[in-house]
Amino acid sequence: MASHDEVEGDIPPPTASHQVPHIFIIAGPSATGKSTVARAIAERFGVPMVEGDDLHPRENIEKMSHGHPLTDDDRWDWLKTVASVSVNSSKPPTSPPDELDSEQQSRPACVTTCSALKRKYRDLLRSELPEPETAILDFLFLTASEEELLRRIEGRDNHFMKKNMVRSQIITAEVPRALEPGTGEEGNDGDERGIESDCTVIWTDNLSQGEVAERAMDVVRQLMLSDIGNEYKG
Ligand SMILES: Nc1ncnc2c1ncn2[C@@H]1O[C@H](COP(=O)(O)OP(=O)(O)OP(=O)(O)O)[C@@H](O)[C@H]1O
Ligand SMILES: O=C(O)[C@H](O)[C@@H](O)[C@H](O)[C@H](O)CO
Repeated sequence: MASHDEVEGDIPPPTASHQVPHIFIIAGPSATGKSTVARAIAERFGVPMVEGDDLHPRENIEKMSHGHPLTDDDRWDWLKTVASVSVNSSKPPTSPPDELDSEQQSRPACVTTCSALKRKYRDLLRSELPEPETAILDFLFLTASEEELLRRIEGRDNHFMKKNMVRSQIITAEVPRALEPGTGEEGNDGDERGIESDCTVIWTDNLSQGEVAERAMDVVRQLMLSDIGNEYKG
């Protein structure tokens, strides 16, 4: 993982010859498997991984450790940091999919874990990383039932997020209404508002870690190949 001291700071201005990075945000409530999936993608394609939890200010981690959900204000500057660190960490994949052409292979990319639970948080990331001049941005939003998240949290040690936070994570999460990858069809009946076509939703309850990772890698491969990601129509 890149050192954050090296990569925090302003997002570089676009230049004519510069390929904007492709940023893959692995989103969703706590314990849905974001880090597990992001690690698999980073290893498979040889792209940098940014762990959003490492960018939270200490007060946010302390708050969550004590069972207090974050507010919008707590998350706002953190989301901006997630955006800039992701862009500044991006590097061309060292193991790109074979099907990519040479220009696609040299496009910098980065896989970032970031809960991005509410639509307005995803909108903030979109406005921090406007397409097409600053980045190509795609979200893979992982989700699971409350019962399954409680089971997963119980099964892991040494994490600041405890069982008492699952309810608030589920209540806060606005699962995007998204397109089914590759079909252009609406794939789930999440959010009441418009489709977020730069989002792919994966329900993970009945999938093993390996199955979720395979599915996510397949989506990333298709998006790298499509070059422009899925267009966000607002
Ligand atoms: N599909 C799955 N089925 C069963 N267990 C899973 C699955 N995906 C992840 N897990 C397990 O659930 C726990 C949470 O996974 P992980 O840490 O990747 O989630 P996360 O979304 O990054 O969590 P957090 O945001 O709280 O850090 C881990 O113990 C992991 O091994
Ligand atoms: O927005 C939030 O409430 C937070 O980012 C959380 O989602 C956790 O940091 C993360 O999931 C670790 O458990």
